[in-house]
Amino acid sequence: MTTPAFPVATIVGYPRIGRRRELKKAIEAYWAGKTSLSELELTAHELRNFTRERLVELGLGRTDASIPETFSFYDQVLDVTAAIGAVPPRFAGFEGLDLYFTLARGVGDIAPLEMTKWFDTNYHYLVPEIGPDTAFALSSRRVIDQFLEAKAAGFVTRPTLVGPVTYLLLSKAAEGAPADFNPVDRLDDVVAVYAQILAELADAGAPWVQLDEPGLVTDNIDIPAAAVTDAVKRAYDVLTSGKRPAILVTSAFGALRDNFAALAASNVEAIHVDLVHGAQPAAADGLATKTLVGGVIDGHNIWRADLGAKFDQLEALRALGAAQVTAATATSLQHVPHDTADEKWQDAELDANLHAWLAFADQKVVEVVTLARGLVQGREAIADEISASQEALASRAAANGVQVASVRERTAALSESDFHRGTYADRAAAQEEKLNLPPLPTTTIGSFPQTIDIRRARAAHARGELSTADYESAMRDEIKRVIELQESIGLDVLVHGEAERNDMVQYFAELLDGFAVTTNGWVQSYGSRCTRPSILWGDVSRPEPMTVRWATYAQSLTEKPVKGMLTGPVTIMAWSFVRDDIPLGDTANQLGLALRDEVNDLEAAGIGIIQVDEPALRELLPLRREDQQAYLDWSVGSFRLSTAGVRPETQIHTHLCYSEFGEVIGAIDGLDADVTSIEAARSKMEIVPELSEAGYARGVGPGVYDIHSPRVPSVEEVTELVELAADGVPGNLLWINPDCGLKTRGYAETVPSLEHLVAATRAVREKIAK
Ligand SMILES: CN1c2c(nc(N)[nH]c2=O)NC[C@@H]1CNc1ccc(C(=O)N[C@@H](CCC(=O)N[C@@H](CCC(=O)N[C@@H](CCC(=O)O)C(=O)O)C(=O)O)C(=O)O)cc1
Ligand SMILES: N[C@@H](CCS)C(=O)O
Ligand SMILES: [Zn+2]
Repeated sequence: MTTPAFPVATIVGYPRIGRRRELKKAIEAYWAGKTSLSELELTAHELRNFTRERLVELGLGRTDASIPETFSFYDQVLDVTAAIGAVPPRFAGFEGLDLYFTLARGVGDIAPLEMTKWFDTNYHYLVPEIGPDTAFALSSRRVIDQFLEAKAAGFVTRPTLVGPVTYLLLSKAAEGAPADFNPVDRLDDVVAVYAQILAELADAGAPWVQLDEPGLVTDNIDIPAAAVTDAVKRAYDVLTSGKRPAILVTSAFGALRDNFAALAASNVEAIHVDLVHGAQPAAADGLATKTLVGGVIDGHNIWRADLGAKFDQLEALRALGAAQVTAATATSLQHVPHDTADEKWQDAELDANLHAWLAFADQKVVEVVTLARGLVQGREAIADEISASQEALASRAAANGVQVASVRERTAALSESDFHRGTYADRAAAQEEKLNLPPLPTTTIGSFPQTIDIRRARAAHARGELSTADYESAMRDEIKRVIELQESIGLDVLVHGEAERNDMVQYFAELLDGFAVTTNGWVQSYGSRCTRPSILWGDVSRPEPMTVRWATYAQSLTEKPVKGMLTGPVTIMAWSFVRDDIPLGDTANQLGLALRDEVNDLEAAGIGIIQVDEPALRELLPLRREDQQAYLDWSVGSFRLSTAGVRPETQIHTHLCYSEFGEVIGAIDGLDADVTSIEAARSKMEIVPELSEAGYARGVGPGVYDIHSPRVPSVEEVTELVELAADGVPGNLLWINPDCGLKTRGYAETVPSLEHLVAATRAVREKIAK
């Protein structure tokens, strides 16, 4: 076949939730039964066409396959599951988009697919369940239909799918599969369906297809690197042998290492390399006939690029001898907000600075288009743009607040003793005497349901329609209600419920110096849920206490202990856009100190238990083993810095969720918290033996209630989990709690679930006492 020209400028993917979260609103309205399927399809269709038009306006070509089709109703991995029909048997009877959403959300007793994070981002995908008997067949033609939809509107775009090797690397073995089974064993069967999709795309007239293979850059626990490379060779041998569009394989999140040579030797027509997170690849046989797509613009952070340095990288790529070098983003832009033009930052100086320093998705498309113009017309043609980008960087380095002497002096003066508390034995004795809790104390993780009323009140306050006094009074009423509810349910250690927090990271970013927050900077976290990652632009400090008045108000309402509730330094960083001008470890220590001040103030205000959440501890773990220890050192260190200033009798809790923590058990121990609550219900307490095998011997609260679905677990179910936990954890160390906070749940399921948790705990306590 004659290879069609590859566009000189492209992006790996683009945000799909909509500039004002139109898709989120449409999907949630459909789920709520407020709109029909055809209304949802219409909104999605309009959004896709709007996106295509916008990308053309920003400089991508209308008919040269430079626009990738990366729309998804929920998740790009789920899209492949639906396309190849890899549906676990428990979903039999569902069809079409309802099957798709049921896979994502479950219904009744049918558990959804598990959700886990996508590489080192804050995006979460749905984990396919693949067994030896999973039947694969082309089951959804959405990818083909969307290409035809674009064509009908006058575009020639580039259909995109998660590639087959990555899809299987990200899958888990279905329940009941033999212990030695790995989903990658099914590569040939899966590839056969991909081949069918490619043939249909060719029939539909698609010149190019994009297969995303970010899985090729990571170290996999179960599969040696050589076996992954072998899978790449097998898959792309088959996929390039039939009727098909030209194939672009993208990588993202790191270097392809040996997989680069394997792809170069294959018959794919274009290879994308991530030059932001990975080094320049070595020359490889086979490149002379291929396009090398240089992923030089960061799709995972929001800083404006130095276009001169990026252009140098593209020129260096030319030295590898590929037929063509083109410009692109390093990853999909789904991890950044749409457009800086949608923002107005509060103070004039910050507003001017951030508009000059930042590039959201639309600005990044323009950066790629500019670099591509340089590739075609020569560096001189983009000299003005290069100078402007370098001036912006220089202004950032010199701006007020970027380097704050008092913050630097404080971190420079840190010594080893700032990171240590006394021995756990002494602390435990002092805490037991002070807190006097029953065996198997019950607690929750922090948040209670964020009701529509709470969110409306906050939105009204933000619009200036509700005074600060009235807003705060509404939040205090909510706290009072939540304290009374917990007392009536019979929980032992209470929480204030976090009603006043829009988000567990953004809330703190709004109160700390060195951060900026956005109004419309939504980024999809999973499905219809979004966050607005804060922008960490300067040295961090805490101008005043952030949570003390809410915590002391809550504590004033009850005799029972109320936990102080903070988000830890690592999680604040993981869920914000971080600086690229100083090492992450330096920012972590700045945050550690700011939080230490808050922890100490909470203690001084009479709060005896303080929880510092680190759900993202695993998330920032580098994808390559060789980089992991250095990360663990600074991340664990910053947590310890935040918590080591308290007296022995003050009990420090931490909370972990959203990831599998098996790989970082040593780090959990290293946090040196007195009590660690950790997601465990869905995995049936898998983490409990892992912790004890690793020698963890402090308090632990493995989750006994899966808060990810509206299902109310029965007393018997919870009892079973409590007993399982009690088998693996000594009675004096075991805490009973849900998997995570309740902010995404409603009261209808929260109240009976917590009642069951308390009843189950009481039953097990009695058994143990006998
Ligand atoms: C625990 N997780 C979190 C991650 N990252 C964070 N930064 N925060 C997290 O909690 N990463 C890993 C996981 C991901 N999980 C989630 C879970 C839930 C959400 C979620 O519910 N997001 C909400 C938005 C939350 C928020 O910012 N709320 C604001 C604004 C609320 C809002 O939309 N207001 C409306 C007006 C209100 C109305 O009239 O109804 C508006 O502005 O239009 C607030 O409470 O003030 C979501 O809806 O997507 C995300 C990640
Ligand atoms: N304290 C937070 C932790 C979520 S990971 C909450 O309860 O929502
Ligand atoms: Zn959690």
